[in-house]
Amino acid sequence: MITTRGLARSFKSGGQRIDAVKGVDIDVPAGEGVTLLGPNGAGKTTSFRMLTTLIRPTAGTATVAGHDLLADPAGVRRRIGYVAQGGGTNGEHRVHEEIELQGQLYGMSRAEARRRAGEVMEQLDLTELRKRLVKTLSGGQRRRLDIALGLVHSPPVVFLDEPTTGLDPQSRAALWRRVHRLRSELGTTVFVTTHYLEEADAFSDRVIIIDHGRIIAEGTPEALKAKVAGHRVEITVPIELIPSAVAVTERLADASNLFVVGDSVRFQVPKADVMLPHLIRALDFAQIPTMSIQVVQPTLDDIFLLLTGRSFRDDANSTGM
Ligand SMILES: Nc1ncnc2c1ncn2[C@@H]1O[C@H](COP(=O)(O)OP(=O)(O)OP(=O)(O)O)[C@@H](O)[C@H]1O
Repeated sequence: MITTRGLARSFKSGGQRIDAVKGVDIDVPAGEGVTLLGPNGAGKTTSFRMLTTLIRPTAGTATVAGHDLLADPAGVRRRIGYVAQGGGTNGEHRVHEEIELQGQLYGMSRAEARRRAGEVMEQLDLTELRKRLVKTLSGGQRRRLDIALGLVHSPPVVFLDEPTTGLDPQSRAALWRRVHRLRSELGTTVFVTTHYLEEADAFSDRVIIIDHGRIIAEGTPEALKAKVAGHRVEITVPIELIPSAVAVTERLADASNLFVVGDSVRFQVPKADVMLPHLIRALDFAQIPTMSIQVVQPTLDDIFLLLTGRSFRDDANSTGM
C-alpha cells in the first residue's frame, strides 16, 4: 500500500540546510497498522507530508495506494485520508455539515455526501453529536471528527499524525479502539505517528522507529523488545552517588547496556532474580543508599536507548512534551 525508497526532504532555513528526512525505505502492506515512532523533530510529520503530497521530496521515490507520488500526486490524493496534527475544522459548522462539505470537496453529490457522513459518524460514534457546533466539542470528540473527515471518501489508506496528542489517557485509549475497529471492519491501512511509546507498543502491528531523519529499527513491538534480552534493572540513588553506583554495577559481570538516566542507573541482565541479591549486597558494601530498585520487562524505550544512547522520554521531555 505504501512503498518508499530513499525518500528524503531538506529545508533551507536562515541560510542553513536542515535534512529533516535523510532517505527512508518504508513498506506498508495493505490492511496493516503501522506506527512511525520518534521523538520531537525526528522527521515524522515531514515524512507524512511527503507521502500525502503536501510537500515534494528532495530525493527518492514512493508509491502510495497504487499511485506514484511524483508522477501522479492527484491520484495519491484521491486515494488517501490525511488527518493532520491539530486538524483543520471550522468551529462554526455543525458536525454533520462539516463532514458533508468535506465529502462534496471530494466530488460527491450532496445526497452521496450525506449518506457517507451518516456512515462515518456511525463508525466514529459521532451520530449523537451530529447537530453540535464543532467549536463546542471536547478534544477527544474533535479528534474523532478529524478522523471522520479523513475517511469520508472511503480511502484505502489513512494517515493519522499524532492523533492522540493533547488527549487524556481515557480518550486516548478510546480513540485507539475506534481506529482498531476501522482496521478490522473496513480493512483500512492505517499509518500513524506518535511519540507515545506505550501506544505504539499496544496498538501497532509494526513499529518503525525514526530518529534524526533515519529509520533506526523496525519490527513488531514484540520482536523489537526481544532484542533486549533478559530483564532491565533500574536503581535510583542520590545523584552524587551515581558514579559509585555505576562502578559497582559495572563490576557485576553479567550487567550490560548500562546507561545513566537522570538519577538512576539502568542496565540489562540475563536473569534479574539471580543477580539482585549480589547487587544489593554490593551496593550495601559500598555504602550506597538505594532509593529504589526496579526490575521491568524491556520496553520500546530500552530499544531506543540501546540504539541511540538516549532515553526516548528524556528526548521527549526536553522538548516540552
Ligand atoms: N518548513 C520547515 N522549514 C525548516 N525546517 C523544518 C520545516 N519543517 C520541519 N523542519 C525541521 O525538520 C525536522 C523534522 O521535523 P518534523 O516536523 O518532521 O519532526 P516530527 O518528528 O514530526 O516532530 P514532532 O513530534 O515534534 O511533530 C525538525 O528539525 C524541524 O525543525
